[in-house]
Parts: sequence; C-alpha cells; structure tokens
Amino acid sequence: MKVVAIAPYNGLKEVIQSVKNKVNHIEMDIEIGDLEEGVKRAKEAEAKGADIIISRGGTARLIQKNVKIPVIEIEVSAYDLLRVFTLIKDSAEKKAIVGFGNVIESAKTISNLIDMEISAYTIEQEKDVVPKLKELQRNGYQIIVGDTITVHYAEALGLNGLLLTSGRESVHKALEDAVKFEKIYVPKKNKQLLPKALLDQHRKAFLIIDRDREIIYRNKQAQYIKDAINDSDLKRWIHELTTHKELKTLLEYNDELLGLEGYFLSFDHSELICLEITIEDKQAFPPINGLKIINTASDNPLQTLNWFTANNNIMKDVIAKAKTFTLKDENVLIHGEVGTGKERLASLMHIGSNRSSYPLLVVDCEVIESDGWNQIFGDSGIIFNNLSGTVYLKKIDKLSPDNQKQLLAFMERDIPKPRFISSSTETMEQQIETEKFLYELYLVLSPLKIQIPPLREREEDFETLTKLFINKFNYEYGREIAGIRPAALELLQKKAWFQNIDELIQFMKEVILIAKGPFINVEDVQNIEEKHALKFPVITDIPMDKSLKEIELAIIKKVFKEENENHSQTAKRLGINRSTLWRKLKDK
Ligand SMILES: Nc1ncnc2c1ncn2[C@@H]1O[C@H](COP(=O)(O)OP(=O)(O)OP(=O)(O)O)[C@@H](O)[C@H]1O
Repeated sequence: MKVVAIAPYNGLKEVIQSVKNKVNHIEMDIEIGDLEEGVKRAKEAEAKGADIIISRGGTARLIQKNVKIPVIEIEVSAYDLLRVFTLIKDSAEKKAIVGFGNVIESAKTISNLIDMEISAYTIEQEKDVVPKLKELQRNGYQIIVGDTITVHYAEALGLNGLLLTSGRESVHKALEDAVKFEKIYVPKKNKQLLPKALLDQHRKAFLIIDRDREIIYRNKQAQYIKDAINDSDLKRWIHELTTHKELKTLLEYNDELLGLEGYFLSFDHSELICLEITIEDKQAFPPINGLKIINTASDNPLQTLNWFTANNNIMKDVIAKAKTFTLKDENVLIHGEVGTGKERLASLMHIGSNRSSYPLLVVDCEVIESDGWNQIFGDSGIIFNNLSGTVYLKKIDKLSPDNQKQLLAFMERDIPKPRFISSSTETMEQQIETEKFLYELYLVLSPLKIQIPPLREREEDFETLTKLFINKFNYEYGREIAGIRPAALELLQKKAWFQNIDELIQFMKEVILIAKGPFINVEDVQNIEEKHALKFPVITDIPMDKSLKEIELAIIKKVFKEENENHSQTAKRLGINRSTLWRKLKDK
C-alpha cells in the first residue's frame, strides 16, 4: 500500500517522520502543502498511484473534495488541546476556540477540567469562519485557537492566532488507522479494478452505448478503432438491435474486416448496448482474393430507388421481376452473358431488401481459391458474421467441384443463412447434364430465376445507356459532349457487343476522349472501331471448319511465321512457355 502524508506545516512533517518508523508495515512519502498547495500535492500523489492520503484539518477536508482515494484525517486529540490550553491558560486576554465538529466538544470538556475560561464556537462551513471571527473581535476577543484556516483569517484580522498542532499521539492514531484501512480497503479496491484490467487486456474491443448513442465506456482495444465507428453506423446498429434483438455484422477498418456482435445489457434499471468487436480475429480475415465486401447501408433513402430504367420490353420485365424478388427471401439465380449487369442487379436487390443494413459479400467463384473459400464458409468463417446479409456468388458456374460440395453441405445445415444471389454466364442445365455442376446445389440456389438479355438484343436501350455514359465520362474527364448523332448511334446498335455493357462503357470512354465536336458523330465511332480492329486483328486464313486442335495449330503457325520463326517471341506473344510451343509444333 502506498500512503502519502500531506502536512500543512513543516512541524507536522517532522512529527510524522518520527512516528512513521514506529508503525509497522507502513510505507509513506511525506509532502508539505497547506490548503490549495496540499490539494496539488495530493492530486499528484493520486496520479502516481497512491492508495491513501493522510492530512489534517482544513487541508484534509479540501483534499477529500478533490481526489477519489480516501483521506484519513489526523484528528485533534485531547492531548493537543491540553497542550495549547496550557500555553494560554494564564493569559489575561479574552480567548476563544473556533473549529469544526467534535473538536469543540472536547475543548469544552478539557477547559472545564483544567478550569480555564475559553469560549468555544462550532462552525459548519469555512465561509462561516470570517463572520464569526469578526463578531469575536467586536466582542473584545484577542486570542483565537483554531486550525490552519481559522488562524490564517484571525491573523489577517489582527487577532492572535494559535494553531492547534497535532502531537505524536494524533499522528500515531492516524497511521494506525491507515494500516487498518489498508486491510479492508486495498483488497476491495483491487477487486473493483480487476474487471477493468480484464477488459482492458481483452483481445476484443467492447463499447457500451446508451440509447442516445452516447458511448459511455470503451475498453483499450476499442480506443484503437474509434475512427471506424461513426454516428450513422451506431444509429443503424441500435435500430437493428431494437427490432431484431440481435446484431451480427462486419465492420471495415483499415481494409480489415472485423466481426461485430451487439446485445443488450441491463444495468442500473436501464438497458445498455454492448458492441463486441473481434479484433484479434483480423488475422483470420486477411484480404481474400475473389472476395469483395460492400457495405450498402446508407441513410440515403434514394439509394433504394436507384433502379435503372429500360425501354426494351424484355429488360422491363427483368427489372419488374427483380423488384418483386427483392422483397422475397428466397435465393436467386441470374443468368446472362458477360457484362450484362448481373452484379448490378444483385446489388440493387440487396439494397432494396430488408437485409440492406448488413453487407453484401461478393464472392467471385472463378477467382476464389480453396483457402479463401474456407475462410468464408469454414467453421468460424466470415459468413457467420453476415447471416443476416446477402451473398452474391459471381460466376457460380465456375465454382470448383470441391467448393460446390462444401457449399451444398453449408446449404443443408439447419442454421439461419444469408440470402444467396448467384450469377452464371453458362447455361446451368447444360452444366448439370455434363456433370460439371451439382444438381442439388443448383436447386437450392435457384428457386427464383432471372435471365438478362444481351445488349445487342436491347436496341431500344442504346440511347439511354449512351447518354448515361456520356454524362459519366464528361464528369470524369471534364469533357462537354452534348449527345450522339443518330447515325453514330445506329452504328453502335449494329455491333455485336460480346462483352455487353462492360464493352459499351469502354467504347464510350474512348469515343468521348477523342470526339472533337459537341456531338459524337459517325467518324468518332469509326475511329475507335478501327483502333480496336488494329489491336485485335481478324485472322482470315484460319480453317474454322476444322477441329479445335487444328484451329489452334493454324493460329500457332501463323504467329510463328509472323515472328520469323523465333520460338521465344512466338511463345511470348501466345502467352505460353517455350517447351509447350515446341511440343505443340512437334505434334503437328
Ligand atoms: N443499366 C445499367 N446502367 C448503367 N450501367 C450499367 C447498367 N447495367 C450494368 N451497368 C454497368 O455495366 C458494367 C457491367 O455490369 P456488371 O458487372 O453488373 O455485369 P455482370 O453481368 O455482373 O458481369 P460479369 O459477367 O463479368 O459478372 C458495370 O460497370 C455496371 O455498373
């Protein structure tokens, strides 16, 4: 235990020093400081970890108001009174003692016993000292006995102040009180500090929030991530908890994903919210190739209305269908060529659903590797933090057989699940027929189906889409294109667009960057078409009616010839290594 004594006057320091060694088990520092100075010393001592302060009179009372640790007062003993009374007993001047509480009672008893005339006055508060002294002065009193404050004012008024000093007995008693106190107080204090130490050293971050979104407690770990939590997130989470009594979601921080769980706590007749954030697991959630987490939650209600418009009838039906599916909870399979807008549709369906306050996990089944897959769907994978959200399985037709089995096993578990929206570019029925895709998995993933038409079949939508992209690139590149000439639009409508909207976006970007006038005209479009034709030359002398192996060989031979039969250059251009090239040429 660390005891610090604050002596309001030097003499007391000396007494404490000499008594200290007589009291066993006490370790103590002694400082000098009267009133405000004493408070300053006490606060410093508290900050350095003192357990108990010992002081005296007005200084002790002032310290107790300013520190949270206990203050033991060196009381005025009968001996102290006797000593000072003995000193003034024979003086002819009118004497009074002014003090707090039972000092005055003891003073009366002792003055009676020694037959000394002294008036005794109790005061309740310090502000009463000066009026009382003035009154005594008016009544002819000249000697005033009291503590530091009283004596200080008495002297200021021109009276004789006599300080009630504390002798060895009083100091001894105070030190013994401190030792007794230690036995009760320190273990209790440590017990109280234990939960705090535990929470501060916990690897999880804890935040306690009241209903007004005021954070009333955060442990040490939570300090590190305080920037990751904003008021609108808090608002959303509290709303979630209030409606569903449960909250499990993901929090993005410094490109890491942290699992977040929320629950209610009852405390002192009110309900508080505890947010528990699993920081130590961030190693378990390193960036995963093929996984994208989109936090779609937003306070902006317009976001949910951002459905795109279409003039093409098939596309109109697609959008109408998607809108109805949005409100359902069954899984959806979207089929369409590359770049037709499947992901965009999936994210709109998520945003419009009542799962929108949770993230949309986008898993690219073509890119994801088995490690990454396990981190998402494994035993304590990321998926378990997003059971209330949506998972978009991009290119589900490209999912490896092993991962298909694992996904099916997950789907068959009797647990709450996120909503799955999947997309495919291949016809799934064909994939099942050729045993490339599990039929059972297909069934669970596709109770609802959407088929997006390719762009070339959406002639009516070109005008809107091109205008949309003109606007986008004007904004991005500071151009001032006002529109597209009908003949140029017609040219666009005739192209095959194998990469669909993705390709149109790229094309429009290039046209907008080269267009000279305010309107995109035919020459602008042709310019870009020619540029593309040069980049991707059409190989004319390829035997398209032959087998794939023969077509491949024809291409290899053509490139080989163009590269003057240089093996290295040919292999580099074809993106294969030299031994493969050599083998393929040898096999001919
Ligand atoms: N109606 C639309 N209006 C504007 N942009 C669109 C529209 N539909 C799709 N896009 C844009 O076209 C691009 C391709 O869309 P998206 O990525 O959704 O296609 P996808 O079919 O999922 O592609 P993939 O086959 O590669 O998975 C994106 O940049 C998307 O924002």
